[in-house]
Amino acid sequence: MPDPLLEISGLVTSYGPIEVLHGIDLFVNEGEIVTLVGANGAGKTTLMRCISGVQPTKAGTIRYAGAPLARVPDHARAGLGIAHSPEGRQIFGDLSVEENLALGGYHRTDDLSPDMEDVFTLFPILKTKRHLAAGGLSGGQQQMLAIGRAIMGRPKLLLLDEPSMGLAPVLVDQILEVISTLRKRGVTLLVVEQNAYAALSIADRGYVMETGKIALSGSAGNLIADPRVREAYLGA
Ligand SMILES: Nc1ncnc2c1ncn2[C@@H]1O[C@H](COP(=O)(O)OP(=O)(O)OP(=O)(O)O)[C@@H](O)[C@H]1O
Repeated sequence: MPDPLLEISGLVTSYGPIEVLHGIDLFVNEGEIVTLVGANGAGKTTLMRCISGVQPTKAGTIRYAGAPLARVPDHARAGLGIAHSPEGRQIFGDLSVEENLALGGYHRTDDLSPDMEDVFTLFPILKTKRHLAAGGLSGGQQQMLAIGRAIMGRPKLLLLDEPSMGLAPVLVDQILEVISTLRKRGVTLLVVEQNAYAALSIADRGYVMETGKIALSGSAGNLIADPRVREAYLGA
């Protein structure tokens, strides 16, 4: 069995004096889609932020491609192939769609235009708005732009935080399809989703977080069938 692409053990982090992750163990194998579900405030976003390096950790280790990330600053993690599409989109409203996409490839020195065309193939609506200010896009289009920007870095590991938040069902389906397409291309994905059923349906495995800890983990099929998950997160 090869080493996981991402391996987290005993991870602890705090906001000021308040500890919010209390020893997280999690792994993601190369080529997998792994979904992280949990109630608001469980710590999912904080965990993603620790992996991308914007949130410092207090204890534990994060290993990526077999090496510890502790001494790798956040901007250098992109260069290693880790891309993060954060919760709340965080696009630059005054910049054009194209300029936002170009920022996703800032650490690359090669030609970005084939990747930009690729994003436009995945999300055709963005092509029609490529020269417009991103602040004028609808919520769903901004979400596509945030994912597109992350793809521009040619990630090996893509961290998607709430990619379907606030989207109409038809757009949710489109986002899920793009996630599956990316996996077929060899991208490994860790996805945080409130829409737990949809996210588990396309995932290989999942983790359930509760108040800063992993409460359950397993194959996506087993989690979907688990009465505790069904009751708490799948509305059953
Ligand atoms: N910048 C911050 N400063 C202080 N506390 C924070 C900060 N961000 C998050 N928290 C707290 O850390 C805990 C975990 O929050 P986090 O956003 O990681 O959870 P989450 O599972 O992603 O929830 P949500 O789906 O609501 O984003 C919560 O108690 C939250 O109030």
